[in-house]
Amino acid sequence: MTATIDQNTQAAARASDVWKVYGSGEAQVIALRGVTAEFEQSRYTAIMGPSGSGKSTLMHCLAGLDSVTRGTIHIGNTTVTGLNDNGLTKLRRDKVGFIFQQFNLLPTLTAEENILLPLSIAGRKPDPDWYQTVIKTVGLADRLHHRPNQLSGGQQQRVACARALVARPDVIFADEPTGNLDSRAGAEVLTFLRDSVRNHHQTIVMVTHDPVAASYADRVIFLADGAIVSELFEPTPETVLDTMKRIDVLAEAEN
Ligand SMILES: Nc1ncnc2c1ncn2[C@@H]1O[C@H](COP(=O)(O)OP(=O)(O)OP(=O)(O)O)[C@@H](O)[C@H]1O
Repeated sequence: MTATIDQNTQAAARASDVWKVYGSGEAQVIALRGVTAEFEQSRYTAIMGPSGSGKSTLMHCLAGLDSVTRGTIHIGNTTVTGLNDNGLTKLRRDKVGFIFQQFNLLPTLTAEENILLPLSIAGRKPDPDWYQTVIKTVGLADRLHHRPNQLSGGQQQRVACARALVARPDVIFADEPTGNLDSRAGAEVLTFLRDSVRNHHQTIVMVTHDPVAASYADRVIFLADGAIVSELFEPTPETVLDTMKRIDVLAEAEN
């Protein structure tokens, strides 16, 4: 199936008939089999599916971190497929933000320096009002001069969220952002991400294994064996879990 959006709404990111094949011959793995999916602006979309179903591959292809074998990727009006290295670097710098499971903060920099690093690399200064809003919302005002090893996991992930948000990218891609956090710290990060969508029109695409994390999203897309097999709007942990339990049946129905 395809997971497209209303024709009158603007897609922040779009995969059109995307195939991704790793290796060749007997070692060949088809990670994505003709995925067509659109991600609406100012919406929070989660991607779920069993291990090995292609979630990270889809996200990496959308974000220009990996190339597609066939098909097209768009971020806003930019056609990502076909960009050269220079174009991809600019896309990642100016249009997308990333949040990873492992936080990926630089240990020698303070929280504030980490937050501002992508902007300083791009030679840009943050909008002062927006910077204050981000710092306040993530609750880091009294931790800005701490280094990552002086912060809890939840605080480190909030620094990573602030780093992604401060540049106001077209899309933030989050790969298991709560995978290394306890449920309380995870809930804080998820609430913060959801608020950034609701209150500040950020667009977020998040890969997760966790039905509770997925329930913070506006919409969930389910992958099985490299294909989209289901989609939920306004998910709850129960409806997400129920769909995950039926995923093999849904995948068979697709074939
Ligand atoms: N670099 C690679 N080389 C070869 N095969 C790969 C590579 N990356 C991923 N794959 C394969 O592609 C398929 C999809 O992998 P992917 O990591 O996208 O799945 P996933 O749904 O994100 O899994 P998980 O939930 O375990 O992280 C898997 O069969 C995986 O083994």
